[in-house]
Amino acid sequence: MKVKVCGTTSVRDAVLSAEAGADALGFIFAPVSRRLVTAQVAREAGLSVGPAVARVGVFLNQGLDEVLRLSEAARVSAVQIHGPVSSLYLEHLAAYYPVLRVLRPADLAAAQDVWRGPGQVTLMLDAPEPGGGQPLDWAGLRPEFPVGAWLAGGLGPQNVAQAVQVLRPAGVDAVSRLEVQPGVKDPEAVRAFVRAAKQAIGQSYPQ
Ligand SMILES: O=C(O)c1ccccc1N[C@@H]1O[C@H](COP(=O)(O)O)[C@@H](O)[C@H]1O
Repeated sequence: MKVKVCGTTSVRDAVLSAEAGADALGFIFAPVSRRLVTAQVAREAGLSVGPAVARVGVFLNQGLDEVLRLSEAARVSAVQIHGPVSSLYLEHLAAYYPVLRVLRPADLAAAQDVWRGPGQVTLMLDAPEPGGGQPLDWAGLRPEFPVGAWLAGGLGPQNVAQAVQVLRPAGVDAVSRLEVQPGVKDPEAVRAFVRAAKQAIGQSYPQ
């Protein structure tokens, strides 16, 4: 299971998350976000942690040209796509980058746009308001939670272990419960989140 710390807006926070043991850092390029980061800062922050840590560009309701342009400029290693997009959009993007495709649970059954062709598209389930800190109903989601999917939505140091035990996601992602203010990490919360998530792996997955 992978652990992603999202909403990185500085070199300081990138290094902090990497040293805490995060497998991936998220850089939010959605203009509506309070954690918006420039491609230049994201690139510097990504370079500061080295190639073992994935750098994920996060996008919401943005066109393909913009996603590719910002991803190239920031030198991310994967992209995370929120909002309605077509299967053609995903197909195109997956030719360039591994894609985390984010859906709300309500959209899961009807999701026709989760790409199943060549290229890597991984599902992530998140609450309706991205970055809103609201946990999903993990027990209710359990029967339909897809194998290999990631989980986001209101995860933090206090609850990530329980979420992992209930759903056994392939990855977890968090932002708002790891901050002192939007875009600024709380070092203790980041360390505790990564530690709790990694400890939960040992208790929740068959060896
Ligand atoms: O956090 C944001 O501002 C944001 C904006 C646009 C798209 C995604 C965003 N964040 C994503 O939200 C989830 C979980 O957030 P939280 O832990 O519930 O606060 C995560 O996938 C972030 O990448």
